[in-house]
Amino acid sequence: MAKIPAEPRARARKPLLQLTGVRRSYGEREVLHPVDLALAAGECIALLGHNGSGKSTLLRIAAGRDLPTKGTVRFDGLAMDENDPRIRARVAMVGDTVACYPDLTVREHLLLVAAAHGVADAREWVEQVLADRLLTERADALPSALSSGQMQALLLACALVRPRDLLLLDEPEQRLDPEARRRLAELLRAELADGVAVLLVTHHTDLAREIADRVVVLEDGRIVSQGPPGKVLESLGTGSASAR
Ligand SMILES: Nc1ncnc2c1ncn2[C@@H]1O[C@H](COP(=O)(O)OP(=O)(O)OP(=O)(O)O)[C@@H](O)[C@H]1O
Repeated sequence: MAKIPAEPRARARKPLLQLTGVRRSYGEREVLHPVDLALAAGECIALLGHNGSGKSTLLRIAAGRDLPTKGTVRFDGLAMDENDPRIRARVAMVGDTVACYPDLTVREHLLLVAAAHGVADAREWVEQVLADRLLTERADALPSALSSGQMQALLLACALVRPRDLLLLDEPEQRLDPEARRRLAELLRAELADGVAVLLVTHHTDLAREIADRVVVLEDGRIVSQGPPGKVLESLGTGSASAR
């Protein structure tokens, strides 16, 4: 499906997202040690690591939802701030928490997001995204009636029904069956081909291998390995499937 274009589009190969010396502490405990990361338009980085290694923290900081204790995050040259409308219009995130309105249907959620982002032809787009995510038959369902896979599809659909130049995803493969995972990989390839930058937290090494340009491995809040997926995953000894 063609993506809704954001204005202005980031076309250059210079980093769209740049994290420099990012640290994060909770009290005395440092959960991210200085981390540097640069992501260009049309590029995908897969962030891997054991539970608690700091992946979600890094993703939230990359999205401007959390602030680093030290270091900087820049998006297309701007200081990252999720309240900045210039940034909010171009950054879409599917986080690790389920947040929706209990009294709005699947379709109403998507119409609301599309309207909030000023999408022209919102109704058409919503129907298209519903069809692409196999949600058409559940369009009139309330969140409480959705299966966990359908809920995951709705959260992803909310990110796809609006403009975006940067897509941040926290374990989007969770709760998806193999066919839905295959469709997710297909979707992400299309996003990348459209020039969207993708930062993907995943435990699924096959997904990382399939779509990432680079894999970055975190361990106790430090980058311990990074590079092309084949090389990094081989060095981890993860032939396929998920790594936890
Ligand atoms: N709000 C918080 N207060 C205190 N500690 C926190 C907070 N959020 C995260 N942490 C700690 O920071 C560390 C990194 O957590 P994070 O959720 O980023 O890891 P993760 O790699 O995403 O793990 P998982 O794969 O289980 O989602 C963990 O030890 C976690 O307990």
